[in-house]
Amino acid sequence: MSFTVIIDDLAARGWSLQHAFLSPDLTADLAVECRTREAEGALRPAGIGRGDGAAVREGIRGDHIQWLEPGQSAPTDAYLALMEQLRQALNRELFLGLEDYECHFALYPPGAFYKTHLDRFRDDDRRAVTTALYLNPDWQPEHGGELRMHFDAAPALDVAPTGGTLVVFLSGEVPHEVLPTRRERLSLTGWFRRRAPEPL
Ligand SMILES: O=C(O)CCC(=O)C(=O)O
Ligand SMILES: [Fe+2]
Repeated sequence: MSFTVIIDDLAARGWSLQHAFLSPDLTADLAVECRTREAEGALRPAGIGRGDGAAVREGIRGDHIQWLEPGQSAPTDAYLALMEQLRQALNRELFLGLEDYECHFALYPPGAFYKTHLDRFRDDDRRAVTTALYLNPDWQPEHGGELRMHFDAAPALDVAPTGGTLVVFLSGEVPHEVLPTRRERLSLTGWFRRRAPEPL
């Protein structure tokens, strides 16, 4: 796996879009894993903000999530291993000082969306680079659910959440939203994080 294009895109313009980043087999295995967790009731309405105090506000985002931990399944471990390689490549080539990666499954039921936001919290700006990997194999334009990225000096870009597609962008610099989906939309969203600042 070569990360050269992703790294060059990030350096030049702050975002990258890779169609067919992941093999159809691993994408399908991850989709099965996501649906299994949903069937087991493991996916929970996502909060806004961090920790236990995170408020669930359906007017802002309507997805259900579950965080990945190492050792949960072969496909999730394979994906985490790939992202670890990407983390090391980003540090080597762009000196980003990324310390770790946090990642969750997300399932948007029909009608769900996520309003325009930046992937940074007021009380925690460790998130530096966002990744979104999509898991639905046969997404059609009429299904909606596009990721819309907003730019200062260019028209917004809509990305269809087609299985295997990976989007990477600078978490604090690209406002983005998920347009209302008309069918169940599956993804793995993650963040490479910088070191926490030393307390004074
Ligand atoms: O699934 C996507 O396309 C983006 C999700 C997102 O913006 C987020 O979870 O912060
Ligand atoms: Fe986001």
